[in-house]
Amino acid sequence: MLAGWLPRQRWFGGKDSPIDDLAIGTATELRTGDPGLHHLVLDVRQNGATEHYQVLLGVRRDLPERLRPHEIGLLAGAAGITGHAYDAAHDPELTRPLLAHMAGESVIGPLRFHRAPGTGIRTDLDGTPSTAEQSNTSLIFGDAYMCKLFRKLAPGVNPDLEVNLALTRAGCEHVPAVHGWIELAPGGDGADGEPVTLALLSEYLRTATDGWQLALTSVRDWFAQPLPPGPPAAVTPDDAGAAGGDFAAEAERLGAATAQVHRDLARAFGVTTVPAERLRALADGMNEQLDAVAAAVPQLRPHAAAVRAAFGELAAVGAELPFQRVHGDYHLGQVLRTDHGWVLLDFEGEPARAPAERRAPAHPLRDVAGMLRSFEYAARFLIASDGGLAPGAADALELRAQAWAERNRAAFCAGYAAAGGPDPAAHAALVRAFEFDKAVYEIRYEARNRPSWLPVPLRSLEHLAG
Ligand SMILES: Nc1ncnc2c1ncn2[C@@H]1O[C@H](COP(=O)(O)OP(=O)(O)O)[C@@H](O)[C@H]1O
Ligand SMILES: O=P(O)(O)O[C@H]1O[C@H](CO)[C@@H](O[C@H]2O[C@H](CO)[C@@H](O)[C@H](O)[C@H]2O)[C@H](O)[C@H]1O
Repeated sequence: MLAGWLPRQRWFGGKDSPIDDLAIGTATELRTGDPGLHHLVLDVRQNGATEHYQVLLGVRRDLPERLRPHEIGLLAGAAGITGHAYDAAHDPELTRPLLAHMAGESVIGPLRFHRAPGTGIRTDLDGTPSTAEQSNTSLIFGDAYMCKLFRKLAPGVNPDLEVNLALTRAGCEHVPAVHGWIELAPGGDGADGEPVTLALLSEYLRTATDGWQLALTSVRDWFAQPLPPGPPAAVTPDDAGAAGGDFAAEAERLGAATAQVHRDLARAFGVTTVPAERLRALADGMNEQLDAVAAAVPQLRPHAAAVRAAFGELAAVGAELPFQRVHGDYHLGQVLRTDHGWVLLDFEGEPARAPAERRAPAHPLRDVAGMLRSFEYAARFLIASDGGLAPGAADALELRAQAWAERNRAAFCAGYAAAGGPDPAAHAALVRAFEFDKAVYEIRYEARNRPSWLPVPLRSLEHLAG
């Protein structure tokens, strides 16, 4: 039952391989009666490896219409449970106990609920799932909280919790305040020694708009300028700025906020100077990912030589560099514009990477490169997603996309350097290699998760690889 349902979930990370085995690792009853609530950790075996996923299982004798789309199946007495099983993240009535348990710092079986020091948690709110495009499931509780349920579990403290707590303590104004969290006691998932973070409760920034939506609005305005008749005419980044809805001032402020968060991360977690040889090892790792992705996604192969050349330049940099804790999966969907400025979210790193790799110190320009990629994505998303373009329009719009991306990339880098970050212009080989590495990652990510988006990173790679 669960094995059929799991691959259809947006957050399931193993869609490209069959499930060989699925077992319930832990089952904890959080609410008795009808509806009942059970917390499950699923052990999912694929390609010889086991991953753990978290599910909140609701059970009702009669399933109301509104919950039908979230039905998992019918339980006839399995593990003593009878009724319709469904994803309880979509049932507001079953989300309220999560707040009550965090407020009361409950311990239930292997589950431990925590309240952040010095905060209170309201218990009178129901949660509804956010509709954001995301790898986990976030519940929004009124105007007050957002509770992110980590779906694929990794051993140890989740980096998002670890970093947000450290930055909240450091007084950083560019992250949402942490209110609470839920964890699985050591050994609860079979791993020794460390608790596993299951959920993070943060301040809900209700007036915020995410950077991706703001950037797309700007691109839309720019694309709405009438196209001159005849062959596509050259446009400049300044032309993109003259259209309504220019994003460059925001991009610059975002660059500055990024540099400030990097500074706070360096203070909270320290800085390591890495020798030049480490860059060769880094380039080797990038080449390995390139080989693996090119083997799986043929459309990447024509660009492989240019990408490999960029990695070669990284290996040849020949200088020691300061590495530190970074965001790790930085893009426009991870930043919110509030009334007070930019806030950064989701310090979990790239979902496909191993936990140790996600927390490993890196050069801060890796995040800068991530955001530069995102400007490339925003610039081309409308072209790739709009099947109704007039013949020839895509070519003209590609020129506009380039101008928009160039303008906002430059503004972001200027803001970053002016606020004290390492100047991207002075580290071009580093930025280019990080950018290509991210593009390769994205090509795999899109091929696995959103095949219709694959043209977005491919088109931009084509442009960047020249
Ligand atoms: N504290 C918050 N307040 C308001 N919106 C938020 C908050 N945290 C996240 N979001 C929204 O939810 C989306 C997904 O959050 P994110 O942490 O990136 O989840 P995931 O790791 O599952 O991708 C963000 O793009 C943002 O729009
Ligand atoms: O936000 P997540 O941690 O889930 O990150 C994953 O999903 C992202 C998409 O939701 C993906 O980002 C890519 O698409 C974005 C547009 O949707 C774009 O702005 C980013 O630049 C691009 O990388 C991210 O790579 C992936 O790890």
